[in-house]
Amino acid sequence: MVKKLIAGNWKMNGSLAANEALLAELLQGLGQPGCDVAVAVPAVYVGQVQALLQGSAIALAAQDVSAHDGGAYTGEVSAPMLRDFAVRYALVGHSERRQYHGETDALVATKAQKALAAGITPIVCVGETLAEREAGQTEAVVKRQLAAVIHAVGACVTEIVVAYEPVWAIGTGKTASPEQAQAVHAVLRAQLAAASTQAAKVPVLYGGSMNAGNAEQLLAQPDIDGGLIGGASLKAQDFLKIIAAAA
Ligand SMILES: O=C(CO)COP(=O)(O)O
Repeated sequence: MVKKLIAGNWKMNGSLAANEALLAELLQGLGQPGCDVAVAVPAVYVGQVQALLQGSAIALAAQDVSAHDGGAYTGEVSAPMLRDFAVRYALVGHSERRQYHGETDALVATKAQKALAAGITPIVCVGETLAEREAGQTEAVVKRQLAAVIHAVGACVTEIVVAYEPVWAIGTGKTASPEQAQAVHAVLRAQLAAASTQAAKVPVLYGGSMNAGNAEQLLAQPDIDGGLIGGASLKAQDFLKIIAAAA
């Protein structure tokens, strides 16, 4: 069985003061978690949060990573730069990046490669829009998104994390039902298994309005190995309850 991973995605939220208060409350309530825990913070706060998490059970994650190693790419942050701050995971291909920044499957695959090359675990986000779901394209969309990454990383597929985040469930309060989520997770698991005999150890997380009230049921599904949590990760007590549900 895969050790569960609960990752918070703060998105573009926080401040020096708010981050410090949130992490203090989290660390106070955390104890020895029965699962892996991470927080994905805005790039500008990576240094601050690294210092605050030193020696703790919470790993540091970035929300994105450049597809380039360095050079004339204004505004970008490279994987080696993130690694300098002990960043352990990086989200790649979050739907908000695909949607608002035009990120393609090919770009996301390159980002996953760059993360891996720097010793950072990419959390590869896939998910269909409402229109795609209603058109019966869910399976085709998530498989296409994951296939690009599998093809690019080759044998390193065992080193990635996958997050299924139906776009219609993100920030909407509309969670996929445990059965809906499990059905897609099973598809992703089969795709990973076809790529590697070791694929059973690749955690497949669910994200999209996961909260303290619905986490336990979602996490009880056989192919849901954790969560990627937006809104509820900004409230320490809610995030702690989700972590407890995964343990
Ligand atoms: O996008 C998400 C995590 O990456 C999910 O966000 P919410 O939990 O706010 O729906």
